[in-house]
Amino acid sequence: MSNQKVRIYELSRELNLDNKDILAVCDQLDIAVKNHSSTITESEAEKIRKKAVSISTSTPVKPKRPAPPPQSSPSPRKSSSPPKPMKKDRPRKQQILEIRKRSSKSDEFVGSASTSSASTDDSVAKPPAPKPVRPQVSPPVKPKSPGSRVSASSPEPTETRATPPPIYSKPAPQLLRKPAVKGPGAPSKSEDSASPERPTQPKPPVPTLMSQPRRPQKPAPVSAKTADTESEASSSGADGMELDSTVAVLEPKPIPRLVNRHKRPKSKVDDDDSLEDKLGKSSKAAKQKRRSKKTVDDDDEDLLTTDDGTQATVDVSRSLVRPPKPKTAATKQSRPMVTATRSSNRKGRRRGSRNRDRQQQQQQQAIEERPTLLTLATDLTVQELALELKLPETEVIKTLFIKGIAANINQTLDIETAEMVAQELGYEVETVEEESMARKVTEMIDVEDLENLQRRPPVVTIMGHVDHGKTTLLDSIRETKVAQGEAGGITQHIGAYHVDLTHNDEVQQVVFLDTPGHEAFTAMRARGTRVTDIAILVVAADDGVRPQTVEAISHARAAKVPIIVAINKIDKEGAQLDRVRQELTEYELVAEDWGGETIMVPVSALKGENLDALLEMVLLVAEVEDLHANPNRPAKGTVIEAHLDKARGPVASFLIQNGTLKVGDTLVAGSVLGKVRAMIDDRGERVQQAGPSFAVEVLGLSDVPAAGDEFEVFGDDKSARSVANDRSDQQRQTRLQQAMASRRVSLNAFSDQAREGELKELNLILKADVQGSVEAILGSLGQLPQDEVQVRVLLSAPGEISETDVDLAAASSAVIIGFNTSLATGARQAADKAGVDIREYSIIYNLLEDIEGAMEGLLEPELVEEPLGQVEVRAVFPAGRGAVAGCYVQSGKLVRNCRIRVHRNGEVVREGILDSLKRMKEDAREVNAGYECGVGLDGFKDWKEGDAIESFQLVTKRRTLSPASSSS
Ligand SMILES: Nc1nc2c(ncn2[C@@H]2O[C@H](COP(=O)(O)OP(=O)(O)OP(=O)(O)O)[C@@H](O)[C@H]2O)c(=O)[nH]1
Repeated sequence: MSNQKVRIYELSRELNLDNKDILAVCDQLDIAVKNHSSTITESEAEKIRKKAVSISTSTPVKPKRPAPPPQSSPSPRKSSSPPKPMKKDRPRKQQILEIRKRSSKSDEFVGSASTSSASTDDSVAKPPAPKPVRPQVSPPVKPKSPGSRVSASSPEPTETRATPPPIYSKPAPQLLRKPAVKGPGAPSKSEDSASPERPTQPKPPVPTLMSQPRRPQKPAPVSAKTADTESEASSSGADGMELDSTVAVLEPKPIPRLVNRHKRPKSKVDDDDSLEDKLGKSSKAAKQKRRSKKTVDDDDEDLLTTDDGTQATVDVSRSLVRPPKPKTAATKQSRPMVTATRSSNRKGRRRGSRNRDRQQQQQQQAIEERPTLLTLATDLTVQELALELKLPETEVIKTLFIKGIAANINQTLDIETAEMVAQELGYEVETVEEESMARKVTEMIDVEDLENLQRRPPVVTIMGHVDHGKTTLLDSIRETKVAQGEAGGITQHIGAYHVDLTHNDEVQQVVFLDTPGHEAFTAMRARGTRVTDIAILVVAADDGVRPQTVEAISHARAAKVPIIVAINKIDKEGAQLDRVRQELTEYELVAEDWGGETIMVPVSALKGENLDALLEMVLLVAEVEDLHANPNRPAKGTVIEAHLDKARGPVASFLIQNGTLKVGDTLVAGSVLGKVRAMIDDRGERVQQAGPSFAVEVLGLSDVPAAGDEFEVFGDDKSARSVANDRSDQQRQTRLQQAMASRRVSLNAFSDQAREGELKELNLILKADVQGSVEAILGSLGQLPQDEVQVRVLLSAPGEISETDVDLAAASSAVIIGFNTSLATGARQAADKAGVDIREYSIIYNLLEDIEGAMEGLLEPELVEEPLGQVEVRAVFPAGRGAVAGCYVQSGKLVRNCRIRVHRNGEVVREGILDSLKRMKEDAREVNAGYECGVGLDGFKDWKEGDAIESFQLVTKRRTLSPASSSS
């Protein structure tokens, strides 16, 4: 017996087991066999029988197997598992899983797994001639298989490799590839291990087959769903019943199909893929996912590429194994790098990592090279600003967005906005404009003027803290009473005044610019400095150096203008000259008599004391400054002030800094074209011409220019018009952009935040009589606390309130503020129609007060308790499941639905809403002091005699912006 040889297939038939099962047992028992045709000794067979019996009793599989058909081989289903599918401790059910896998891998096997497996079984049942197995999976033979699942599920099972039927589109590459690969002797790992017959197969070289798997590659990923459907169909069909039930007992999921297909261990990824396939993800999505999951699949790749060496297989299989991945920005960004990785594999990854390193280095370098000071000369786009700041554009866009401006990289930012962004990002900013303004006086003179230069009067600015006596000083000098006529007691416009002085028996002229001293007029004062030759700093002797004194010193210094200090109000009792001198030394202004170089003149503007000495000093300094201009040329200068006069139209005060302005001259001021119709000097007298350093009011302009604009006379109308048009277009563009940006912000970005309570805003459109007022108001608005409510000025300009302003206000829920200006025809009707609020003011304080009020109105009201009364519980009555407190209202009242707090022994035992209030058993709306009542509180029955009830109600209270007053 021991010498008797037994073939494996005989043994498997005897035991009613698969060949592979027997082979696996052999493996476990370390019996050397090659395939089912191998022979073993009887003793070895006996061992196998024993082992097989023990396995078969441990698994429900066997009973589930149908009786083999007459011609069926006991082992029709070949395991697709590797040669060692069953480890010693592996349960039998694992084996069955593999059978199931095999079934799904090759549809022939699915079909042949049970009833119609004749050909398959036959092929395996003839041990000496295993070759018939080969045609079974080979496409040309496949259709001939009568019970083939392929035939059953596909209307065109004989489809060639080049055009697989749709239902097969997914698994087709594998089905078609396998025979092709097997044939030429390039078997896949799976096939290799799955077919014990393989070593007996011839290996004819079929080079063309190498490319064949590529044919079905295209449709493969697309038809993931189809493949699944088909597989599902196969398992749900009659043929699949047995397998399904087997699987149901042993392993609930059909996932093994995928595992088997690729010979990969089951993983989470597979689960996802299976799901993905079911969802019918497109091949594009699958490809995308492939890119990002390359590393995970390295093993797969090895496995699959050794299969037939084609990428097609990889693609097909990967389309199955990609987990769904959300399309995030990060994914998009990393796409190029991932693509590179995909194409060049690990090298590419290394390159990608080098690129990242380089990028990091560049970023680091950029940070190191990042400037701390930014010089702005002109408007620039977001992109250009980012470049200047050496920051990503997104940083700039983000900063703008936070500030309420939605901008793209091509959006042009004006200097102010760019400055704001840069400062916000921690840069120091200097605008070239400031520099050039300070040098403007000299720039006014051209080279051609040099031969015709003549001495010109000095232009003097009086600066200083509010109420230190600037206007009074100028008033005294001019011997007029300007201060008395000012609206609200504040100087609101820059005025220019000529003063004739007799000095050394010679009449000399000095031009004074009357700049306001209120804090709100900082910007205007700065402009005054730009055109000035000498600054008189007024410091009240009884008040000393104050914030705006310091500011004025800074402005004068920035413009490199000599400072003469007028220590004013020396007539007052509290005047302390030395204290002022002392304080000024802190700002490097040391009086001459203290050994310094600063001229300081004690004066009394009110009493006119020592003014001559002051003026003498002005002339002295002017002499030193050596001020010259060429009066024999067309005029050039600066617009000091401009406004729209109802009767006279646009009126502008020009300071002529070079040349002579004459009536009839054609000029351009900013972007405004004009022909001088009339000129009026500061005394109200018409003049025909005005020379250097003179200030005149000019009529004949087509529009109101902006204060600070330069003006220039042109020889011919044509060139003047051309320059004006160009500038006008430029300005209109900028203004439009600003307006559009504002609208966008209001309508989109900020509204969301406002709605969410993160930020509230008060949109304003500001129109004022003159540019100076506009700037003053803007400056004051900027001072308002805006932590909770933000003031956004969508548009600010001098001029009338127009219908366009109303449109903008309506579109952006803005309030229109008019300051000393009027409404254009139709504006009022438009505002009424659109429900736009137009508010008009002539005094800045009133305006600010109203704005502040409006902002407070926008603040979330706070809920505060308003006490109602005090009640005592005198008795407790049970009522239903609860209790009613018999009370006496000691003070105030009880109101139904008011809030009550029950106090007992100094503690609050309950707080809630009074939901039942009765008086003499009748429902009462309220019960006043001195009356008894019954009180019920929902869910509270623990009343005690002697309880004190405090009644109150919550009321909303308007909050104010001031932190002190906001807490009630
Ligand atoms: N006693 C005394 N009072 C003065 C003198 N100069 C000005 N005042 C008073 O100081 C107050 C303020 O004077 P203004 O000339 O309006 O001061 P200002 O600096 O022009 O003020 P703003 O235009 O608001 O910036 C007025 O009541 C003046 O009468 C002075 O020399 N002596």
